[in-house]
Amino acid sequence: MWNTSRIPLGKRSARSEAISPDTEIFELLFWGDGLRLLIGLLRISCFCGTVISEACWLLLLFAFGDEPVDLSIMNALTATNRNFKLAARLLGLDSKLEKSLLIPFREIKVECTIPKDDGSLASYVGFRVQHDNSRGPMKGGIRYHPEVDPDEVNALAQLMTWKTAVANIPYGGAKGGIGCSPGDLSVSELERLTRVFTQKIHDLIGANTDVPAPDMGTNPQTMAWILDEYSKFHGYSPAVVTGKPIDIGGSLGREAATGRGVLFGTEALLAEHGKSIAGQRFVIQGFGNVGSWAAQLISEQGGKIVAISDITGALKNSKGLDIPRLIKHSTEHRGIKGFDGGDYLDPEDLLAEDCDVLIPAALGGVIHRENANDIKAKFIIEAANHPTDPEADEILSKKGVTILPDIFANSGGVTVSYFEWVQNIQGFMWDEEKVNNELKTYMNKGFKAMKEMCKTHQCDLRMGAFTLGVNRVARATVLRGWEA
Ligand SMILES: NC(=O)C1=CN([C@@H]2O[C@H](COP(=O)(O)OP(=O)(O)OC[C@H]3O[C@@H](n4cnc5c(N)ncnc54)[C@H](OP(=O)(O)O)[C@@H]3O)[C@@H](O)[C@H]2O)C=CC1
Ligand SMILES: O=C(O)CCC(=O)C(=O)O
Repeated sequence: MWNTSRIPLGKRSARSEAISPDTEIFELLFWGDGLRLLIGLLRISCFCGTVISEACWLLLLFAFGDEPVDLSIMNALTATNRNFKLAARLLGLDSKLEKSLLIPFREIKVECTIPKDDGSLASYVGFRVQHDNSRGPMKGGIRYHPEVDPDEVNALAQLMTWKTAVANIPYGGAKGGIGCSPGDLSVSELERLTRVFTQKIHDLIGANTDVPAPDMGTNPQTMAWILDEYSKFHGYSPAVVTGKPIDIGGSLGREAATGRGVLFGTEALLAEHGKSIAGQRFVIQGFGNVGSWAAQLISEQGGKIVAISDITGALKNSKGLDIPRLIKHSTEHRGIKGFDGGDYLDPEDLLAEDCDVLIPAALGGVIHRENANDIKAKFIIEAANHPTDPEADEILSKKGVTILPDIFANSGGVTVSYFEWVQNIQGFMWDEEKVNNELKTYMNKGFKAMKEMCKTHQCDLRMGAFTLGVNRVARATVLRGWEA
């Protein structure tokens, strides 16, 4: 068993101080990947022959460990693993513990076959990846989207583990998804699909095991169906899901929570730079739950939303878009297209639009090496999960752009999910003011703790958040008794 004194309690461990970075690289490459090192060196001598490329190859091997190096734009899992490994090395984590923290607890894949409204049968693949439960029940959303794939769900589950630890709430991490286009399914088809998915995973979720919530393409109604289906097997259990409708145990403030957390996180970051929301120009990608609430709350504080996009298109207005009117239009027309209060903008150009603060609030992987140089914002607030890949991180850092990382920036949603779960267990409903005040306290504490890690490890905010989350999970793992 590992001695807990070997796990750094918010500081660089004695082990990492005793071993120079060079020794760690040598140890990793020679003992962990000796063959790979040999092949790598041979390839370099044959094809490159320069000292610089040799160093680059070694660095890539170091960064990706035992994964094949893929020089195309990184997928979500490769990128997330890379960030985790960098954090593990900053913390000086034991290499076996590091490996064990990366491996998911359980990966579930199910076929969900449903009758469509026209009488035909359709089959969809559903996933639930349960990454880690050392700090408590696993927690994370369920996504309905055509691009849902096992690697992405895996990455998102892992991010949930670090996110709940950064937020310091007593959960582990999980994520689920079904590969489907929710917009192309009728309400009754969506209900059937959700119920079949729940039937297939009901034994593996639960208030003390794994607690799903909404993500892209799902909403409180989806959670209500899961609750109902789950309760047929296990008795009435409101705490099995969060993000429910208020009438059946949802929390006041949960719907706005991710957007409100984005507001609080942005306020904290801007304050550090002597700025406030008022007067800053914002560009937001995505106008669903997170994007629309972030836009509304930011504009209420005097922030100017100068451009916005959703799947139907993009709009700009240098004087600031009228957000309440845009929300009304989007609800009535199922998208922002056709809104008369802004000018047409090519969605491809949105991220490069001139602004102070850019908020990606839709899909992952949207900021990469091909477009990072075009970004004009000074601050990026990652409301979406993993919107920025590691190559873009590096480019943006050189440009002086400050990124508030996803595992802190969008943690308001899961934090209020925690408050919902607590209310369900207590059987007592909080008022909205209490929810919002508690959320602000958690976000401010998370920001302070992340900054402390930046100071300790001389790193950027992403590594500050990763070292904070990974360190807390590693401590819990070791405290519970981890056998090598
Ligand atoms: N909901 C939550 O509590 C949390 C969500 N997140 C993350 O925030 C992000 C958004 O989630 P959420 O708001 O819940 O999802 P929603 O499904 O409510 O909204 C997603 C929005 O993004 C739009 N969109 C989809 N593809 C594109 C595109 N290529 N360009 C521009 N817009 C696009 C969608 O348009 P359309 O609807 O027309 O397809 C929709 O407006 C995700 O990354 C999610 O993981 C993170 C933490 C918590
Ligand atoms: O509210 C939750 O439990 C999870 C939200 C989520 O999926 C996320 O933070 O990415």
